[in-house]
Amino acid sequence: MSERMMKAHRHSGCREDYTIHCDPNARYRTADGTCNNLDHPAWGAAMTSLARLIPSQYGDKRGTPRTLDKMNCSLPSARNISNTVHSEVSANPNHNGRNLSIVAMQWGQFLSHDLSFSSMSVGESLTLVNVCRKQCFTIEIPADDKHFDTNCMEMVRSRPTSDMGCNPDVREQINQATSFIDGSTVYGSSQEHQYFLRNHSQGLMNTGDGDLLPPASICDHAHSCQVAGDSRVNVVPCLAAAHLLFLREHNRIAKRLAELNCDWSDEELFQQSRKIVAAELQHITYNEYLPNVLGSEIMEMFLLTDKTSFQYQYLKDFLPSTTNVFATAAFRFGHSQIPTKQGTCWNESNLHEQRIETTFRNPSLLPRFTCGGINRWMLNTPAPESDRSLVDGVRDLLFLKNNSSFDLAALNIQRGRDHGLAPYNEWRRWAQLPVAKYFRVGDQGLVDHTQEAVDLLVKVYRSVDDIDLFTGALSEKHVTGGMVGPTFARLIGYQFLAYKYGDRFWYENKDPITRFTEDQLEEIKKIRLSTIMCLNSNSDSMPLDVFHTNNANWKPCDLLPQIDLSKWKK
Ligand code: HEM
Ligand SMILES: [Ca+2]
Repeated sequence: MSERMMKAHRHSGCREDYTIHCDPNARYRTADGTCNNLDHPAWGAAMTSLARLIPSQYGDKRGTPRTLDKMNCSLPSARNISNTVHSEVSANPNHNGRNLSIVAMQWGQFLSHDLSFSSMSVGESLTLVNVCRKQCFTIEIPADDKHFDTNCMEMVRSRPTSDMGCNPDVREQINQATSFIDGSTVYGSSQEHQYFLRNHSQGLMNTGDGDLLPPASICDHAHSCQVAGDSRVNVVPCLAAAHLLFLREHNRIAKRLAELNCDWSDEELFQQSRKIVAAELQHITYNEYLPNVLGSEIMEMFLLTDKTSFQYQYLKDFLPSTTNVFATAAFRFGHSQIPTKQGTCWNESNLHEQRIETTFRNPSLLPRFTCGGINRWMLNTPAPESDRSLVDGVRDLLFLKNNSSFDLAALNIQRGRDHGLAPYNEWRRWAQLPVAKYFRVGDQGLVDHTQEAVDLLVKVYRSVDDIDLFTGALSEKHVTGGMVGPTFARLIGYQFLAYKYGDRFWYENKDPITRFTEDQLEEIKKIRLSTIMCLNSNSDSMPLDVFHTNNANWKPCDLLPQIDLSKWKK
């Protein structure tokens, strides 16, 4: 990684201004990610700002949204762009050329919630719309819109760090989650929340009746009905199933460790189980998920995991924080893989599917959508192609309630402008890829686009320099073997490099205080997502590779690769 990139990356908000005391001999991560970096205790911690790779471009120099194009005219409306570029074009949205399953999409969302939480969820923000109108950044709806008959869609601006008493010269957004891949979706991103989620006996996490996620105290169609480490758990049933899977995995591990080590305290059992779960999340992400997203070229450059020994070297100068561009544009590529439906499948002859718009934050589905049923449905169902189009269920009908709804593509574009994200060409420059001068596919044009995509972009943008990053990069042709084009591939590749080399508690680290033993690490490197699904969702068998459909190779759970926890016997 070049010096240029490492330097540009330094910006971690003002949390370092507070005095954070670290114990250099602590064996486990803190709940909020502080003290991961002992020289900079706030790096990567929750409630610090998203990092910038290149300077922001707001309307003014300080932080008003980007609203004007290069000619000083209004930028096209985000909904207009969404209608023109991101509408559901494919005759069969449930199709991708590589047999990727819904599990691949779902891992992306679950993982993204471990890494960032900056924007306000629409449900939360609606109540705020009336309270603080000046914080709204409304999306204009074109008069000829095929779906909406109102003229605007409300969006509340993301919280700036000045809310926390920080006074940066330029507006920055807060990340409420820990940046590290540490299972903050399961354990929360603060000490208080973690305390609340723990059972405080035998290292266990709280569960609800029937070994489900614990219920929330208020529960109706507008409120969260289940509690987890991340409050977005109830968005769709498939996401809740992922949360439940890792909650059960934690308790499964804690129970086994308690059998092996009679004298371990609740704290020791909890922390060791949490450490193993975080290691599983990291291992699955870098070995099963990312190769499918980035293709072999970028993986081989930086990110491949060494199969056996301790090759890993922690880089203490590498800021691990989630970058603004990653959270606001690049890792939102997965929105184009969201399916039209959610489903559950009790057995081969008993399948239930319903349209996704009927499932957002819908507690009445809980009894029907069991964890095992959802997992079987996800791994048997192909995900839509990761391309420029989003299905109507989220592009017209996101968070449908009382005839009101949102457009996820438009929110992504508007969010980019809210965060002062520089436009597409600036990111091409950062990525050291050719910058476009003209709307054409050839020389000095949009060289990573098809003619069809260029034709759509030119319909909405006056200049190639105005193209919003989400729209420009999502409509690129994919890198070989990947789910994204070269611009997103480099941004995502760089971010996962930071999560790996900037994490002192990375699962392959060699520090005698925080590492696993070599025997233990060898066990962790056997893990596959299929094993975790099989062991925790009342299934008898699973295919080894759950990220693809049409998988003939189903195996009984005990023949899938297992972690031998006896290596943790003291
Ligand atoms: C059922 C599927 C999904 C739904 C309904 C959904 C919905 C949303 C919504 C409403 C937002 C906030 C939008 C805003 O106001 O700015 C959001 C943010 C985001 N989504 Fe998704 N999403 C889904 C799946 C995914 C997937 C598959 C990925 C990645 C592979 C992903 C990555 C992200 C990221 C990175 C953010 C920004 C998070 C933050 O920093 O606040 N999402 N999503
Ligand atoms: Ca995290």
